[in-house]
Amino acid sequence: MALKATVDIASSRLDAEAAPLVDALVADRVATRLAAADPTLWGPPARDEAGIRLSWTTLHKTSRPLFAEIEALRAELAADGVDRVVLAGMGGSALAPEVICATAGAPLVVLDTTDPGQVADALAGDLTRTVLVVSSKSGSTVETDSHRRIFERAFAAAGVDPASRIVVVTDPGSPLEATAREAGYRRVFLADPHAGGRYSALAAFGLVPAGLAGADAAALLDEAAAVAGDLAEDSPSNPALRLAAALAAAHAEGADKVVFADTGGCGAGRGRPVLRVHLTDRLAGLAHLVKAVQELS
Ligand SMILES: O=P(O)(O)OC[C@H]1O[C@H](O)[C@H](O)[C@@H](O)[C@@H]1O
Repeated sequence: MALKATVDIASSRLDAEAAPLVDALVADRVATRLAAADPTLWGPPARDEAGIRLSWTTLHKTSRPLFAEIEALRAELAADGVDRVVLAGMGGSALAPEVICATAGAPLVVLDTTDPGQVADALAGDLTRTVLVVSSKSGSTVETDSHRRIFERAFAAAGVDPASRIVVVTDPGSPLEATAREAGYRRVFLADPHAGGRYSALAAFGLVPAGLAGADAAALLDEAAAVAGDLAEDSPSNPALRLAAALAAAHAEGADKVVFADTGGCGAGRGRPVLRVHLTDRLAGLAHLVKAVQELS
């Protein structure tokens, strides 16, 4: 699949303000250094932390072996009549699979909540057909642990062995891993601890729940791999650098919100727009429009 990502900055003023920032990013070789997980990119004070945070830049390669495991588990669960997936995860441990599944039209019940009504709704589904994915990088998030415990009880009350219906995604050595091993939960997926939680979309945190729910996680990695080369180039046309510069320029002007809008339609011949980013500031409302267009050819 040939896939090309481009970023057009619709506001000529913002485009002009972003241009020198793009040039600086190119001169500093930010793209190649980031792709190479260079921990010195943000200077000495950030070096140690950056050294344990940048695995996300290669997840499109390193996550590949997960597919066979996810598919095998999905088939196993299907053979047991289990086809309803509930995800217990807060924030960064739920947002990516939620978006992936919504985009793919794969059914996933997400518990990223403290609302008892939402928990009750999730519990009201057919538990005999349900698997609960408990997803927590730290393995110590109290909301997620509460969801796990309430589902354990509900499974048992429904005559279902809880251990056979709970799958865990967490970092190695977390308290959740210990709990899962002790309880004999069906499967424990250990994520790469060097990918930050908010950068874990293409790690086990994103791919396991999405894949179990039936989203084509392999296609997602294929798409990421297809654009990885372009994103790693120290070039003024690198869409990641252009988007970063546009965001930074708008921020310097006072923009404090980014709104992603799927506007549909077609802006560039064969292509289809996948993303429009509205940069807004508190006073002026919509200030700038950045249009990212993905062209399939
Ligand atoms: O994955 P966990 O360790 O359970 O953390 C889940 C989430 O907890 C909080 O909401 C943090 O603000 C998020 O950044 C984090 O993604």
